[in-house]
Amino acid sequence: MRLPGSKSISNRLLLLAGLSAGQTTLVDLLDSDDTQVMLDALRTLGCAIERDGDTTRITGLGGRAAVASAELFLGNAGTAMRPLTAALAVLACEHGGDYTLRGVPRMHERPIGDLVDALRGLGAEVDCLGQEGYPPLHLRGGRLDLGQPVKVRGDVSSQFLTALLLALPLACAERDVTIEVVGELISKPYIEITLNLLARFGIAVQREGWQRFVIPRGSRYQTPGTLPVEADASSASYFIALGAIAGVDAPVRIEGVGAGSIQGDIRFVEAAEAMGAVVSAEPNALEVRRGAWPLKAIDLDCNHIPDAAMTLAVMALYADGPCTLRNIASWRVKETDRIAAMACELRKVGATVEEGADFIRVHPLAQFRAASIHTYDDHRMAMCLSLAAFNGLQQAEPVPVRIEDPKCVAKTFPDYFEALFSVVRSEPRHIPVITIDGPTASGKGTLAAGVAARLGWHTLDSGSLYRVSALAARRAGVAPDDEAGLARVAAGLNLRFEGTSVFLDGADVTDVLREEAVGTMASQISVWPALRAALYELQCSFRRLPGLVADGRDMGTVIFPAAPLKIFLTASAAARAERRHRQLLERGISANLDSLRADLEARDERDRHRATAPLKPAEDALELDNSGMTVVESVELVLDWWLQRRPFDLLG
Ligand SMILES: Nc1ncnc2c1ncn2[C@@H]1O[C@H](COP(=O)(O)OP(=O)(O)O)[C@@H](O)[C@H]1O
Ligand SMILES: Nc1ccn([C@@H]2O[C@H](COP(=O)(O)OP(=O)(O)O)[C@@H](O)[C@H]2O)c(=O)n1
Repeated sequence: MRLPGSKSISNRLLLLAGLSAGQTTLVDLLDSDDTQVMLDALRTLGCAIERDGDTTRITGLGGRAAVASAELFLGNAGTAMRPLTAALAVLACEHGGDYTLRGVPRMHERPIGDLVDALRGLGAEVDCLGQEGYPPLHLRGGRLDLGQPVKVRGDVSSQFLTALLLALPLACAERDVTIEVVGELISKPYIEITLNLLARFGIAVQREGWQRFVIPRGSRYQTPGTLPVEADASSASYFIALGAIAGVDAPVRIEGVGAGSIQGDIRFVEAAEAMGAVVSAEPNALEVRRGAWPLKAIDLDCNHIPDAAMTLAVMALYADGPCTLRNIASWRVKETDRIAAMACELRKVGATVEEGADFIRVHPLAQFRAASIHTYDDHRMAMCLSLAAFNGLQQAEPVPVRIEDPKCVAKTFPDYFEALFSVVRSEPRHIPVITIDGPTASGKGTLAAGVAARLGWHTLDSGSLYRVSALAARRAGVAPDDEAGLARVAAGLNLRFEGTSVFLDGADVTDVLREEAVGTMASQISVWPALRAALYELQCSFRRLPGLVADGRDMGTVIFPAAPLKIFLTASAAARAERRHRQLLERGISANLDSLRADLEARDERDRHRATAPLKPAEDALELDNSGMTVVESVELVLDWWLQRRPFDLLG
């Protein structure tokens, strides 16, 4: 696996680059919702930003904002809200300015009062526009008094200290600036990341224990030029967990993060090892395999790995005793109340969970229940709970786990599920298939594409395989009645699929395949059993995780006879002829409605009455006549049917 760049590092580097003079080039920056929010904010403040593949170039502000007033929308990105609040408060004091910072409703419930207090203590004028102590915030300048140490609480979020450490180098031209932490500092590894990255931008902070930090007088942000962004160690935790639970010989290899990481969450490796994982670490890569099964129960203080520790809570389902994760009060003020959310969702799969103000205890599970997992708009809930789907390692008949809003992973790891499915296998019978069979132009392809898009599944347009066989046979001079010759052509097809495009021998034949002549020849050659047999394996190979929507004539009767949902799609001949007519005209192909209808009826007749795999509804198919329905209505209806077939308690 190659993992996306670290969110914590990406957003800190963006702000540092934005505050420095000159151009900084960041390589492998994370591309996600939270970094997008930071990039948008920097642009609004006057930074020039260019993106080119893996490379992002930022021309910084050189220590002062180019605009004196701005409204910034920061989504649900704590790594943007906190440091920008501090940096803009300081800039507004130093050079004048007026800035408003807002986020999504959940952001307005995430506390920022300790930072606001620290900034007010410095002399900055900060108004909370909603509830006191929470965003949205209005920064109105003020006069900085840096004669005294700046005091900030460290026991709710370390991001407040990070914010001050990133902001105050903007105000230390004349004197040393000292920051004092009040209370026990949590999440120290994130402060180490901050100090490490500050050093690369020329700011050598002097640290006295974890209580006092001194930014030396005369410090100034200087761009280091080009910097690579480490892969995200928290994102790695899901694949480290996979390596630990996978019952296979080969290790999971994770590239982009390793023993040389500056991220605190790399210490998740130790926790995974304590549960039995066998990890070999290179400076910039990890290899993980299963060492103990069931996993070994742990009782761990997780203060040093708050985000990655969520992964342990799900690994605990596969342990040999209850696992207790302690000192995790910060979970309660993250994207959601993660202790409550984790407890609730783990209970849905059947686990016994105890929770307290700052701990969670998860008991191992012998018999999982199928469950539909709510994600709370929290990327880590979606990624963590996906690990509950490996219950087939635990029980003879695995049960499915449904993630309700998988796209929420976009916050830090937009391709998480694609990455997951690229390394996991499932028995074909456990991979769901929806089949859609029916006569020509009934809307099978359109319905299949719509349903697949909503479910995030693959599609199989089986008709295109008969069409491409017809085309290849025509090009090779093989006659439509030469059964053996046709079967040879079909078995030797050199095909590639890219999205909705089909390539034959390297050339894009998508448009040629849709010609009516090719469709008619497809219908003629598809009567031959040897040809149909030659295409069988190829069709089965489309059954890949997370699921398949297959359309054709015999998907439910012959190719996927055990599919859990089968649709037989029809529409009147008049409606179908009209649709095909419109479809061809839209593609710029002229056509005659009457001859289209005659052609379509002849084709239906042949498809219905051939001896092998004739067009007919499977016994257990649901019939859908969409003559009077829109595409959207048909898609919704099929999704509805699909949910009803699933074993999930959707209200639970
Ligand atoms: N429910 C529907 N209502 C109206 N038009 C539809 C509907 N479903 C499909 N169509 C249109 O009919 C045409 C043929 O659909 P297509 O999916 O290519 O059919 P098939 O795959 O069954 O041959 C397309 O232009 C499509 O947009
Ligand atoms: N599973 C399938 C799919 C298509 N076919 C044949 O291939 C021809 C073209 O299929 P298609 O799905 O592309 O045709 P349209 O419905 O798009 O016109 C059909 O007329 C069938 O004869 C088949 O026999 N079995």
